[in-house]
Amino acid sequence: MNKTVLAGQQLQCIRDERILFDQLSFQVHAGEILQIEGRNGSGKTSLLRILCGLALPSEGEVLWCGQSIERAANEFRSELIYVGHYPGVKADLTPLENLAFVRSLTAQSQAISDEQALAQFGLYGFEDVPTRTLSAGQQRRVALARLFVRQAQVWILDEPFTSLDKTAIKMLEQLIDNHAQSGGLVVLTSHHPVHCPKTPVLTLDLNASLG
Ligand SMILES: Nc1ncnc2c1ncn2[C@@H]1O[C@H](COP(=O)(O)OP(=O)(O)OP(=O)(O)O)[C@@H](O)[C@H]1O
Repeated sequence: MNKTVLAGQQLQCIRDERILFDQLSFQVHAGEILQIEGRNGSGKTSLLRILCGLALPSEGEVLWCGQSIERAANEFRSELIYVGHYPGVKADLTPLENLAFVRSLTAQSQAISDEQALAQFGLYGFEDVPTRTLSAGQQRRVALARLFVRQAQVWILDEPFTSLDKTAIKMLEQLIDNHAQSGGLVVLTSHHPVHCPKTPVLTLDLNASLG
């Protein structure tokens, strides 16, 4: 039986006295991709932040392999990469320095070098410039290069395709697909369909959760 699972249990989120979602339960297993859908303001980012442990639900809990993510905090965080809605890169550092920072925080690095990780995302030649001088799409690529550098089973990605061109979108879809195929687990938001040829993309519609 596949026991590696991230689960939301009876989750409720209230913002400004508005219930965004209520009694929301779902599971994501190793090898699965879950796309959270919903209109602007429906609570997708709020849900991802709750799943990462960056925000608390008003009710319910998030479980990692059967344990609450507070109780299993160390195990869960060591298996988690979160790429938020904003790239989350340090603007005054270069792309190489940003990746070195990520690597310094992790015990489980990938064998790939930082230069190779950046080159994979089309940033060859941009390794040593301040990240703030890069375009929006290039800054997003620096943030996503983390996926090559850190080894983590759980990827939580908030609108990762924003600002990316067609080539980078295809590459990221491939990367997500490969991650799932090798036993990873991905939860993401996107306003567009996500095409992963080898892995079915499951969906959870937040608009439907309130009926
Ligand atoms: N910290 C906060 N304090 C007050 N309201 C908040 C907070 N965070 C989010 N909200 C509100 O909660 C609602 C949902 O926000 P959220 O960012 O989760 O939506 P979303 O589905 O990701 O939207 P989008 O598709 O536009 O990115 C919004 O109306 C937002 O204003």
